[in-house]
Amino acid sequence: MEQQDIFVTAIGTDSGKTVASAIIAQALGAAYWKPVQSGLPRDADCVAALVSHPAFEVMPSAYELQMPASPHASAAAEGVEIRLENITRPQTTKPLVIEGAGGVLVPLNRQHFVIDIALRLAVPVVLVSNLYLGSINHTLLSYEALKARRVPVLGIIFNGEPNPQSEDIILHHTGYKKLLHILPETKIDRACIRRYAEEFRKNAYELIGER
Ligand SMILES: Nc1ncnc2c1ncn2[C@@H]1O[C@H](COP(=O)(O)OP(=O)(O)OP(=O)(O)O)[C@@H](O)[C@H]1O
Ligand SMILES: C[C@H](N)[C@H](N)CCCCCC(=O)O
Ligand SMILES: [Mg+2]
Repeated sequence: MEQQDIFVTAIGTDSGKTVASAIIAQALGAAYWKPVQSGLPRDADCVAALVSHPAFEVMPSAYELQMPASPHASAAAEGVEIRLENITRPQTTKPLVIEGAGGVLVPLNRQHFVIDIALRLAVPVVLVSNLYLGSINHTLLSYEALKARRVPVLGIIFNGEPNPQSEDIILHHTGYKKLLHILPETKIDRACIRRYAEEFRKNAYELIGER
């Protein structure tokens, strides 16, 4: 079967993965799944409030932790051990947008990292890179970690105030396709998500085909 799911990861936490996931889910008519949630409010509730395509649905998290911390630490605090083998794709015929937690190498436990979920499920990733001073280094380190693990990367989404010098050097070193640039928005609502989804569909047409 053709692979249609997309795993959204980032160069860190608060990078814009949830916003990007809503945009991609809207663009693809996809369902949303956050396998490991740590902290409230749940990203799934945020995405549900932003996506407006009629077939949208949220799949239940494999782990839902209250503490807003690294999943390995939230799990320990709540007497839970996150086991990679318990993270299995929910049954749905729709493509899934799967959101990680924090960045690529955020630990789930003492062995596994967030990116191991994408590898286990054999789902290609989109990397969200928010532009701040220091983000070039964080983006290139994420690129190196993805490359070392042979994770297929569909492309990059920049988030924040445009910075042509940063974007240019990141694209030069990674060779990633730029799928979208999310600008700083005063209000992120359904209309805003629909607008970016249209742009994403155009930019990513050859990746997502006739979905
Ligand atoms: N381009 C933007 N304009 C305005 N607000 C934004 C933008 N991108 C992200 N935000 C806001 O910044 C905050 C962090 O973004 P978001 O929740 O998408 O990060 P995240 O990468 O999903 O974080 P986490 O690691 O907790 O899942 C949210 O309140 C979100 O609405
Ligand atoms: C609580 C936060 N919003 C995310 N759910 C988890 C972020 C983990 C980051 C861990 C780290 O890189 O130090
Ligand atoms: Mg999020």
